[in-house]
Amino acid sequence: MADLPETPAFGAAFSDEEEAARALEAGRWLFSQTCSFVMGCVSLDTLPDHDLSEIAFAGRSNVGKSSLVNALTGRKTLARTSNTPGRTQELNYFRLGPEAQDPALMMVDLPGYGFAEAPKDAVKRWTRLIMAYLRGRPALRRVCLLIDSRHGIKENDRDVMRMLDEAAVSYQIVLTKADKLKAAEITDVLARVVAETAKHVAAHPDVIVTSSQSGAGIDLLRAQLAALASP
Ligand SMILES: Nc1nc2c(ncn2[C@@H]2O[C@H](COP(=O)(O)OP(=O)(O)OP(=O)(O)O)[C@@H](O)[C@H]2O)c(=O)[nH]1
Ligand SMILES: [Mg+2]
Repeated sequence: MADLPETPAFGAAFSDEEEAARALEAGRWLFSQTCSFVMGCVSLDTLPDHDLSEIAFAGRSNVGKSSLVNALTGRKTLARTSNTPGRTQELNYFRLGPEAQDPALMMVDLPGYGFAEAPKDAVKRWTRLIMAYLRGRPALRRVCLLIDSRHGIKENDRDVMRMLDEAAVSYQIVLTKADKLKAAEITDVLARVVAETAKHVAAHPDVIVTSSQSGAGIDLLRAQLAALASP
């Protein structure tokens, strides 16, 4: 992945090289701290009470949400991953940061939307839950909306983007599985996704290209998310 194109985030997110270096260091530091599973939630009334910022990882089933949580935290089995779409079936909370000390973040690994190899009723139930959570969670500071770089933005992703625009919930597009594409294909999908994202009011202008497998883009995403940590 050495020839991954530089994502626009690098230029736009930081005003100069010094600021970029500081942000990257802060991201590496925070994501090297303790990260522990807090709880899995199957309904809105069981979401945890806390005073940290929440970052949610949303996207179609199998796009690589749980793998991204593992890559960010440098842990292989923190969040359970699988080849079978529909692996994650609860809102899984992970607390990142030093114990009883700031800065810290709550990361929420969501079930996927779209096709899943699970009973229809279960898929319907968790899809309703994800949408209600995304629309109405005050602690939610940023949604990382994951898009498989081989497929680009699909119609059900657009539905979620429109819903987040209407609810004024800040979200950032993260392209996943970049290791599966050639550099020219990544440049192409990135251009299309950036152009479409620019039309959405609640979308962060920077689109980050990642691979949980090769580690591409992971440090950059760490830097951006660490900036949202509480306090
Ligand atoms: N090549 C490659 N495979 C990946 C990458 N990220 C995830 N995968 C694979 O994609 C599959 C799905 O990954 P998960 O992380 O379980 O995806 P998910 O979005 O959490 O899936 P659900 O919980 O079922 O919605 C697994 O087989 C992963 O190994 C990546 O960056 N590169
Ligand atoms: Mg998952």
